[in-house]
Amino acid sequence: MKQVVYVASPESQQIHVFRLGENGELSPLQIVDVPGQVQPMVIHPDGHRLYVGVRPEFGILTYRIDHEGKLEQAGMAPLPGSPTHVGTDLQGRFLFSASYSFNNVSIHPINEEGIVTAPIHVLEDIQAPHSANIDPTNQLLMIPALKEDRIRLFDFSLQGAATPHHVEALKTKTGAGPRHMAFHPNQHFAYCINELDSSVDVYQKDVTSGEYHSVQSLNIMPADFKDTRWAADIHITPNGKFLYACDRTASLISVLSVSEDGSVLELLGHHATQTQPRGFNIDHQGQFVITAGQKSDGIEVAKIDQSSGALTTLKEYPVGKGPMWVSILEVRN
Ligand SMILES: O=C1O[C@H](COP(=O)(O)O)[C@@H](O)[C@H](O)[C@H]1O
Repeated sequence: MKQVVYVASPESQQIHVFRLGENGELSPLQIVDVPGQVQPMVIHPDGHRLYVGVRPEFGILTYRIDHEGKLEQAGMAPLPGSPTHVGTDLQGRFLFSASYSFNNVSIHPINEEGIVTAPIHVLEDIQAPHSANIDPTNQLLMIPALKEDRIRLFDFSLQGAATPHHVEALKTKTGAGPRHMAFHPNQHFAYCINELDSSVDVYQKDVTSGEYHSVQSLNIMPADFKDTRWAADIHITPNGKFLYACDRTASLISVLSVSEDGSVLELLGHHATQTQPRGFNIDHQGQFVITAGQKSDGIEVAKIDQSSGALTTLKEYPVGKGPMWVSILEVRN
């Protein structure tokens, strides 16, 4: 499998592009100078476009991805707020941009050329939305609103409209600060990392009603950790066996096992990683975790032990300044 890694570094306005070898070795492919501070990124489901949010002129840049994984800018769409997180629906017809500081989430059509266009809907008055995640049905938009301690729920239509779901939201613990989400490959469970108390909540989808409800909340920090909790990102392996979540104060990745059905998480241990890990990702074969250190100006590739889930650092690589987002492409020509 041919894979390509993209790392966004806002302070130096760059995207570093690497080829990921089967042994976890990264080889430089390209360094893209971005016209703006590049933060969140997402790859189109067809693998042919990369979308990135930029500031201080708020916008979504579309990059064409060539057969090797190299990027070429193809468009720029305006945004109604600073981009904190971007995602697409599962068919790749719409892009969602969540703005933490502007309390909104915008919905943008992706045109026939794969280019993101101006928003057709803006969901306002969501307090500090930290991400916008389409669930596996492609019909429910889940928006962790950090300052509401709720995951707001919206029905998403084929036309790209989002209307409040009849269950308005999923409530977290007070002061938890819901942030990023991951979905089990069996499509029955969603996991949300809470920034302010560094916990992970497990939500089960009822097979009959299709509604999510909370089934577990788990502390991801070491028992003796006393400092300010500051969690950031969460990802699950493609086979659904292990879940990884990071905390920036501790510069740790927590390793969690996922029960066979997806309902129960268990904290297995911690992996010391790059300083202030704000973004990381897992490759498509579930072999490696690649983590960006916002304060190390570098990334590391760590190998996943397939039976224990434990991480072993293979190598570190310098990138641009303040790296905070990692996206990984499976090249399909
Ligand atoms: O991770 C964080 O993100 C929010 C919003 O960040 P931005 O990328 O949209 O500026 C930030 O305010 C918060 O303090 C921080 O923990």
